[in-house]
Amino acid sequence: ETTEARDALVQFIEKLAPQRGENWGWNRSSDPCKSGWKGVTCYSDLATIKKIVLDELNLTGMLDAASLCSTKALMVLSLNSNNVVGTLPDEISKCRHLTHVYLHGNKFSGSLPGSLSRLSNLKRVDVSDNGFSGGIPDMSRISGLLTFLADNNQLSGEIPKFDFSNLEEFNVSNNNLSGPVPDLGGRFNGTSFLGNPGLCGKPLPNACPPSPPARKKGSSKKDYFMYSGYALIGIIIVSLVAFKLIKKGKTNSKKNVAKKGSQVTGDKESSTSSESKAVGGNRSEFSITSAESGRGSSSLVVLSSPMVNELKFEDLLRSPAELLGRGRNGSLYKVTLNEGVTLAVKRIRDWYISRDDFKKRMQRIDQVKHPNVLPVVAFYCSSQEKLLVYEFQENGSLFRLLHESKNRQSFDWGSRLALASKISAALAYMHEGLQADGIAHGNLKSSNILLSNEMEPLISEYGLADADNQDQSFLAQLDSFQENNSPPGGIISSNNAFKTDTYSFGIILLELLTGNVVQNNGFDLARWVNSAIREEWTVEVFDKALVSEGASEESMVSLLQVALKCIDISSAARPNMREVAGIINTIREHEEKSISSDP
Ligand SMILES: Nc1ncnc2c1ncn2[C@@H]1O[C@H](COP(=O)(O)OP(=O)(O)OP(=O)(O)O)[C@@H](O)[C@H]1O
Repeated sequence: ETTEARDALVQFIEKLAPQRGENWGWNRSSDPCKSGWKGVTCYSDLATIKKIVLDELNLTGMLDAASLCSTKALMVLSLNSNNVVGTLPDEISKCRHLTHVYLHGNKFSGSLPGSLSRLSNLKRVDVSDNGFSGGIPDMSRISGLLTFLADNNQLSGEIPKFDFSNLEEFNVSNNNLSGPVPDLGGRFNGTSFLGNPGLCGKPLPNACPPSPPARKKGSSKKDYFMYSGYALIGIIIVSLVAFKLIKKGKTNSKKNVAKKGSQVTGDKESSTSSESKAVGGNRSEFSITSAESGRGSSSLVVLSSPMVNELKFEDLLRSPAELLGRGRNGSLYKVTLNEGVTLAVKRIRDWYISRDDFKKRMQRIDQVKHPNVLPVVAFYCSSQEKLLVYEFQENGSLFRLLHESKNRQSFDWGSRLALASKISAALAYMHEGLQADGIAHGNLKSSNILLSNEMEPLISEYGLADADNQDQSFLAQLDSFQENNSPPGGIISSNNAFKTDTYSFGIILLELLTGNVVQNNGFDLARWVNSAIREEWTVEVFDKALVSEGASEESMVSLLQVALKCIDISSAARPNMREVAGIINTIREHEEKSISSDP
């Protein structure tokens, strides 16, 4: 590279990675190709830069495209999974030879530059998981484009023309796009478009509204009289109904006054419990808003727990509570009872399930007990909200252990494999026990895997996400979407919910293997792992802590293969949890044997 190009590249890295270390190499006195600048690959002449790959390096700066493009022959720019901010500048089009642009998982904002359409050599573009807004540029003239991934942004407007017959990958899901999905020539299914409330038409389930018919000329006077007639009839009907209602209301209110008087004196239990809620000094933060709240003590169903034998609804209300989080399923409170017992109380709102069905569901789940599944201690159900009481686990969750704990190193390969094995066996057991009832976990993730006092894994919140619940996860939506589009005689609904659990379990395996945090239902992690494998960088995906500990690469690769089977985009192709548990157990046994046979 020329001296000017080298200076410009140093400027580029200073803006992109202000906190980079000395060992990155990028300085004016060294050669990018011969001195091994971090992330730089050159052509075989060792004179010009071919690729710049700076993935996962916590880059926090901005992309200075003008400086970058001083290296004229650059083909690959990859900045995946960093924290790059600012825009993707228009000057990117000066890198005329770019074939691959990977900017996935950053904090880019602003619109995608129209100049992208001038990069005629582009093959793969991934700008997913950013904050890009505005429209998608027209890239239909780029004949060799194979990948366009822009999911999880805030892009708006209509989807422009693409040469769909040529594209291998296309995803614009989870944006604010609107209008009809263009003709795909049967190439992509709805998963590429889900999560755009304004999009319509095939392959999405919602058809586009018919375009308004052209107004007929000459009939306006006739229309006017016709509509005025309708309006007049409408007004007369509304007035008649209103008159009747007012008359009825007067009689009813007289009756109600009489009824209320008798209730205040008659229903003593109800008035005491609401009073205790109002004046209790140290009461919990959750407020029981349902009409049935007065009947609290009778509505709290205590299941089996020696810890809270005599637990009453009022005890929960009076005890101090700390809000620990608001998740997809509801809020979670840590409640400390008088006796010093701590409970975790999950409060779920807007779950449209009858009281009887909810009760039956909770009792069924309670019957299928497994030592690695956290049992529900008690539950309460009103028409507006549900409370689930669990024992509080002081050791936190797998999520915390993996991503927030200071001594992550101690969570070694053996422990991770053992955890994977126990969780898969527990899930398989629950699935089999609840298969006939169609009750899957529904919201499996590392924050719902808790750790007991003995550091044993406990699956929490089993069965709290119902397939019919309105607020379904994107993943469940995706699976039920596949189901609705599957051929007749395909997967049945409840089976699909179990396969959604398999997917979520696969993501937990990826978390254990890579040590990476999961976002967006794990789709980004899954995609990153898949692309690393495609590019034959498999070893790169493993958690550095595992690699430096000397964990067996063979075992890690075997577990990775299980994970990949679990996260197959087609729910039908995923194994069931019994099969998964069997394979993981074999990997574990194999590992244990090879350790014991080591000299
Ligand atoms: N029984 C429990 N004991 C200790 N910590 C718990 C318990 N249940 C949940 N937690 C932790 O409390 C925090 C908040 O829980 P919450 O269920 O609201 O979060 P979430 O799992 O992200 O949400 P959701 O399950 O609704 O999607 C999480 O970190 C979770 O691991």
